Amino acid sequence: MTTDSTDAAVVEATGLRKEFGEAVAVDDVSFTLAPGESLAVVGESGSGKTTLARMLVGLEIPTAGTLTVCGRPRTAGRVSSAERRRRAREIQIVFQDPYSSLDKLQRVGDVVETSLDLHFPLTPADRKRRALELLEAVGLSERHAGMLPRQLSGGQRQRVAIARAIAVEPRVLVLDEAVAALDVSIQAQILNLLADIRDRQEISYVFISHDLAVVHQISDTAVVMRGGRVVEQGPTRDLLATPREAYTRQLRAAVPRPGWKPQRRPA
Ligand SMILES: Nc1ncnc2c1ncn2[C@@H]1O[C@H](COP(=O)(O)OP(=O)(O)OP(=O)(O)O)[C@@H](O)[C@H]1O
Repeated sequence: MTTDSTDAAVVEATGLRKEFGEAVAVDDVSFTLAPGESLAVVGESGSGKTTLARMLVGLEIPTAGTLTVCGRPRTAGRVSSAERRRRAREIQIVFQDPYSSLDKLQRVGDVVETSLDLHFPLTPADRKRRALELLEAVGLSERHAGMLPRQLSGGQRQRVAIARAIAVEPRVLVLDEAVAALDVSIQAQILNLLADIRDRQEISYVFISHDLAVVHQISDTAVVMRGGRVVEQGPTRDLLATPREAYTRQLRAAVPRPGWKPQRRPA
């Protein structure tokens, strides 16, 4: 999907900072995310990626800076349940380990139906039908709908987590190392699935990863973080082809695949 820089940004982060006691996890991070854009956040372990992701979805409160999502400032403090639901429809997150975020006793179909139930006034029959459609969209079937998370593979569980998130029809999906735990062929399937979803509907991704090969495949633009700060940002293709910062060059050199060459899916 192409992005139009004249569209209003779906996320605008300005000077975001997060301190944990004396430690500064994220320091003065600014970026914008356009409708339909896929932005990667890359950096080594401890560079502040997850803390940034958690601030974007409201799981951490910034120590300083401002965050605007879908044109509305995200303010700290108590919010009504209606406002929480509205925020959830703006931005959703998928974590690295879907097993820990799925209810172990809830069948896959019910996981997706619960998400739908929170956000849309559907009859039980329509909700069930929509849940099956969503499972199908992520490559799962009616058979999987009756299963428990432990009966699925890691890649299938990650598909359930993605189906649950897209059920809400969010404007933005944050994926925090969402394919990191999967083997390479399953990674490729999930990345293709995410690309297909983005081809079908307008959704923006914030794709957190330490893996530049993955980042190259999924993102239009990238932010490189080190020690909580942004050290480089721009179009992913340029950034990986001709990194300006020594740190980005180091990251690129650290990609653990001999002979790795960036390969994009055809547009
Ligand atoms: N709840 C917390 N309390 C104290 N320090 C924290 C907390 N969360 C993160 N940090 C610190 O903030 C820094 C950034 O951590 P963060 O998890 O955001 O990095 P990351 O880039 O996502 O790393 P990884 O790729 O290993 O997950 C680290 O030094 C970490 O120890």
